[in-house]
Amino acid sequence: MGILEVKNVSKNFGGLKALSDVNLSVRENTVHAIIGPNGAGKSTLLNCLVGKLIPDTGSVMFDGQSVLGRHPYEINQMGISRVFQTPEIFGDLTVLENMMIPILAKRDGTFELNALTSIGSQKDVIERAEHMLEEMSMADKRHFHSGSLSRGDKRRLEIAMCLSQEPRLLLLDEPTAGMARADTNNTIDLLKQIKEERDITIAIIEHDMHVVFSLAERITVLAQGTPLVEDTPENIKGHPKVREAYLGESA
Ligand SMILES: Nc1ncnc2c1ncn2[C@@H]1O[C@H](COP(=O)(O)OP(=O)(O)OP(=O)(O)O)[C@@H](O)[C@H]1O
Repeated sequence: MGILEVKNVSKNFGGLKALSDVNLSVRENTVHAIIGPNGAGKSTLLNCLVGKLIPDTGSVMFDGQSVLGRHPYEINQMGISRVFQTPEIFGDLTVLENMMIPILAKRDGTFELNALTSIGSQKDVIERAEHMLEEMSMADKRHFHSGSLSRGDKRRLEIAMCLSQEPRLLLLDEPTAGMARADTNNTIDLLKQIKEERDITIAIIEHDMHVVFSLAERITVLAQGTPLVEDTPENIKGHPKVREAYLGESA
């Protein structure tokens, strides 16, 4: 049984079947990629996992508990953290201040921006934030304005912010979208390092096959809202149905 079990999930938008009877099992401590052509339903599925959408039918279990009907922050507290397609950081704040946000939110159960201005004396929060930046090789950039970081470093900071919440499942929605090759390769190395150093499960949506085949241990291919196949990267690469539906080749 996987740490994440999706069973018979369907989601319609009006007359459009975005997800149709989706089953997905993500094993603990693996990297599981979800791939598929544009409009296949990947983001819709992710949104159903984090409480942004509620499926019309089916179940979503995380570590034996249903996530359905819970608010996104409750699902986050259960141990699921999501990195969005566009980095969700405050560009006007420094790297260190951004890093303190999730640490304060976890400590206080909520976060308000003015918590940052009254934090001067709270050494423990600053220390934890600095420690996390060191682990993520960003300590030398802690006083930089986050808006001035490269796309790769913004992504690195956002992942660091997610990891400070100590999630058991990290969901990544196209983490290398719009990146130059060097930043993409840095992100791949970062995710490999995270996987090696932590007890963490990673589910990743990604269009870039170089990223997928560098990281994934299992791959689910979605097409038109339905899983076509779930298998190892080696088997996926040669699968005739996948080549036809996803890579645009005839079988
Ligand atoms: N909120 C919504 N309202 C109506 N239709 C939607 C909504 N969200 C998604 N859809 C539709 O559902 C289908 C699946 O979309 P989804 O974004 O999940 O696909 P995707 O696989 O993530 O695509 P992409 O790779 O382009 O991001 C598409 O036809 C899309 O237009």
